[in-house]
Amino acid sequence: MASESEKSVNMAADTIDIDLTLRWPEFTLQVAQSLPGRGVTALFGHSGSGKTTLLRCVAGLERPRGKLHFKGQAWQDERRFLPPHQRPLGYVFQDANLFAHLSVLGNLRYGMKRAGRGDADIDPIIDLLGIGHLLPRRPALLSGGERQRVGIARALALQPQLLLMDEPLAALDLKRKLEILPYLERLHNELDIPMLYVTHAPAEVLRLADHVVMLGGGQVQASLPLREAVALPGSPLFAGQSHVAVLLGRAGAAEQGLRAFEVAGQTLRVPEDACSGCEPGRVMRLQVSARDVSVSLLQLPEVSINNQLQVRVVEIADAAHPVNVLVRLELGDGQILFAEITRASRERLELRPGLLVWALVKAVALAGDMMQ
Ligand SMILES: Nc1ncnc2c1ncn2[C@@H]1O[C@H](COP(=O)(O)OP(=O)(O)OP(=O)(O)O)[C@@H](O)[C@H]1O
Repeated sequence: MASESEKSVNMAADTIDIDLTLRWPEFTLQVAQSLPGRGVTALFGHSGSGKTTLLRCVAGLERPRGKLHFKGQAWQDERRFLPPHQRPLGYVFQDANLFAHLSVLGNLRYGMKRAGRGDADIDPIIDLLGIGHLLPRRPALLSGGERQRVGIARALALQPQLLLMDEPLAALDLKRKLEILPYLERLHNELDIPMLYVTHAPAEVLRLADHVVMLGGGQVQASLPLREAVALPGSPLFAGQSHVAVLLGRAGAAEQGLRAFEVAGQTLRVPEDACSGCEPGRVMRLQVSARDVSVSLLQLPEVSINNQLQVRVVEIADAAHPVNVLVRLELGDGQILFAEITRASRERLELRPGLLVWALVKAVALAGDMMQ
């Protein structure tokens, strides 16, 4: 039988255990948190909340007091402090900072040689990020999104055990952001490298994160799985905007251009053309905006909306727009959906907590796989 000390090492083996304090004259970062050692953990918060500082502490670029264990390996404790180059991590910044005088391939090889990995096979990484056709080019001839994909490939070429990403999309315009997000989803879906992903963009959290750490004033305000983070009443993810629910759905068959997803024993149908990679059996995250959900007391047999889910009203709260209310709806397995409807409709339907109703879902957006 395992001893108590062996058990505690095993329990820590798949987590990133942080207990760090960094004091500056005008700011203190104090984080004591155990984070998942798998999937994408978003560090989310306002400007100045300490997101970058926490990432720099994990990288060893700052010298906080305390302990940091990555999957059971001590990167920092009372006795040791591993310098950044001895921590098996890749760091992606807002701007890729590529060497202007080297080609894309030269940039990839340079970092690998310095890390003693000059002979590693990087073809899979080049494929994953779709940069094969860019290898001979100089960085000046790349778009912002392409540069960032090369920056990510350069970090991955070091075969890191942890990937740190500091607002990798922040410097890009919307078009470039949309272009690069699918690549980030591929990293999430196809690589087994945990990521700490700094952002203040809720849309990135919804698409990429499995776990969310909300930072404020240098402290952790909440650390919870994505689905709980979006279901949090008054979630800071949606300050001043319409709520979005993230449902887990298991892909089923496609029929008449619609792919069926099983969600809590019911069916949601999504246009097949939005479903790249939706093989049957795969669990995907489905985003449903509160503005795309209406509420009916009865199931409607003759209506053009494809998706009707039976749900229970949990709570009715103020919505971002004063004319509306936000209705929290629960599916049979505890998953949460939101509907934003007018106060007038709420009164007409006499909605109240506990009532069984039908959620009419007008649109569903699909994002990547979900870690479970
Ligand atoms: N080297 C430093 N010395 C002193 N204070 C610093 C230093 N670096 C950052 N700070 C301060 O620490 C606080 C947190 O900064 P940090 O960059 O971690 O925030 P952030 O959440 O990443 O913000 P943003 O989203 O704007 O990048 C800020 O008040 C900042 O001014």
